[in-house]
Amino acid sequence: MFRILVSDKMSGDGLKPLLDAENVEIVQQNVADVEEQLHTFDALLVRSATKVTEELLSKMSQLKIVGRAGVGVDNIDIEAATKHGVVVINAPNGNTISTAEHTFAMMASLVRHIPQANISVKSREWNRSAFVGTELYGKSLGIVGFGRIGTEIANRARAFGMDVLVFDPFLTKERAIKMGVTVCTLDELLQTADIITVHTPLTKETKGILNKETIAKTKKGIYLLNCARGGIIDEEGLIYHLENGHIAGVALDVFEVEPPQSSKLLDFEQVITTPHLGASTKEAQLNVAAQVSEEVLLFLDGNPVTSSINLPTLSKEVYEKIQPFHLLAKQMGNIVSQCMKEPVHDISIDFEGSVTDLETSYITKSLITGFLRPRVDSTVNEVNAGIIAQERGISFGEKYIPNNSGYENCITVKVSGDHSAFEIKGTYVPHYGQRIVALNGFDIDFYPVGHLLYIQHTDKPGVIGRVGQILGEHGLNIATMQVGRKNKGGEAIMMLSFDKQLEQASLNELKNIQDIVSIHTIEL
Ligand SMILES: NC(=O)C1=CN([C@@H]2O[C@H](COP(=O)(O)OP(=O)(O)OC[C@H]3O[C@@H](n4cnc5c(N)ncnc54)[C@H](O)[C@@H]3O)[C@@H](O)[C@H]2O)C=CC1
Ligand SMILES: O=C(O)C(=O)COP(=O)(O)O
Repeated sequence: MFRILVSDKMSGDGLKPLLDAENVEIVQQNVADVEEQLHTFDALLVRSATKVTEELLSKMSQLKIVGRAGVGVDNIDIEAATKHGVVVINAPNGNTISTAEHTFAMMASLVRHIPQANISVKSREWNRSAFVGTELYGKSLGIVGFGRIGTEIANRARAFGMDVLVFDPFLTKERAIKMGVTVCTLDELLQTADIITVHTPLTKETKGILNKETIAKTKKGIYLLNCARGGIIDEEGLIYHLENGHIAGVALDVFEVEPPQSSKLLDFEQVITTPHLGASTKEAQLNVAAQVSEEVLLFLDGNPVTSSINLPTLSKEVYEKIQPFHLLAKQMGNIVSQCMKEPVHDISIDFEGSVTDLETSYITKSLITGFLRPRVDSTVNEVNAGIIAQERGISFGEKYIPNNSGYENCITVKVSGDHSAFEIKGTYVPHYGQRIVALNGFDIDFYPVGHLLYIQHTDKPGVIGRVGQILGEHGLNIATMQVGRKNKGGEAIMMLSFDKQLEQASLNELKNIQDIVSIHTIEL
């Protein structure tokens, strides 16, 4: 008998597969109310309210799977779950339409002051001139994050006669053309849009993506919406620009702290709110609860799951052999992703030598995972990387080539975008570790971990010395350094590693050195 704790409110109809199952006992109670029994549950089903922390996971010693009946998993400590061997699954598309519709309802309410007008009429007022609105027709809508929900919003915006601008570092030109939207940089979007709505996950990169400085770049009278996650629009920045009259209106479904009882934002007339209702429709709740219920049942019965966020589905034995290449490939993907500054539409992976005896499709997935992580979020893993790449219009393929690199095993990766390409070679040497042995045709040898700095420069006396001098002046200790060149006096590269992350000031100075062509920081 499996015990399942459902700790947030979920659709009874959606939970039917679990309620009907003979080998399952369901407890529908808040985590805090079953403190004494936590160690007895095999599965935990949550929405956004329950925080699945390291502490909770430590108490749930029997736990095998966490099912998130929704999309965002920022309330779940994925790293801790993985460490505890707990699979995390979500329901990625069950609430897409509901959230897109809610965002659109908020947008229309915002520009026509519907919530404020409603309060006024119910106070027995009839003040028509106080609520003169703005048409959506002909306005520019800036969408930050063009995934499932962003895409549905663009479809609806076009039907309203709006121009759609999109910023998503991950979006290829082909997909943008297909979807009829204009791709732009964040700055272009900020300067051009009349209304901006965010639809990214909450990650290191997206936290505060709209803040005091970036909001200052928007048009005076801008309308802003956040129906994704509290914190993507920095609340202090919002308050600052509401107070100085730059922002015309804000619609918020989500907050940095929920419920936002003490938030000053609630005091502004031009801020309209809902209590995290994006996914709160009968349809979405039925979809997401049914999706996770079915997956959890399958998993507990020993079947593989399809929407796992953290764990690969390999036997322990096979996994141990693949592990060194899995790490190498992931880091190679990560390096290339950080060095390529434009959308990528093709990734080709060549395997040679002994690595071809292994399950290379899994290594390829690790590489794609490493590539996607800096561009999407931590929910990408070996299980879902292929599908996500496909969804984003990135094709990838692997092939085996004759072993003539000189290494016992070698992986070569080439990624291509519209204007540039990047190539990297790596190998694994038992007892020595993972090594990157070539970058864009330059021979080199470095261990792909930590804080790295990749410099392309001209092979001239003094360049290396000047780099060392500037870093020294900034108190930065070079941990390791490798150089490579093709011809004397021609193009050359350096790869340096540090004990801590480099600050912008030191990078700016390095960029000014004559004969330095480009600089990339790489965080692994
Ligand atoms: N208010 C609510 O009740 C709901 C909120 N959500 C939130 O909406 C978010 C988006 O959901 P989906 O569209 O289903 O996810 P998705 O994964 O399909 O799309 C997210 C998009 O954000 C993009 N992105 C990632 N980092 C970015 C960056 N730094 N700058 C710009 N774009 C970036 C990705 O490339 C991707 O296209 C979820 O992560 C969740 O937090 C989702 C459902 C309901
Ligand atoms: O699916 C998501 O990411 C949501 O934010 C929905 O949250 P909820 O399940 O309604 O608490």
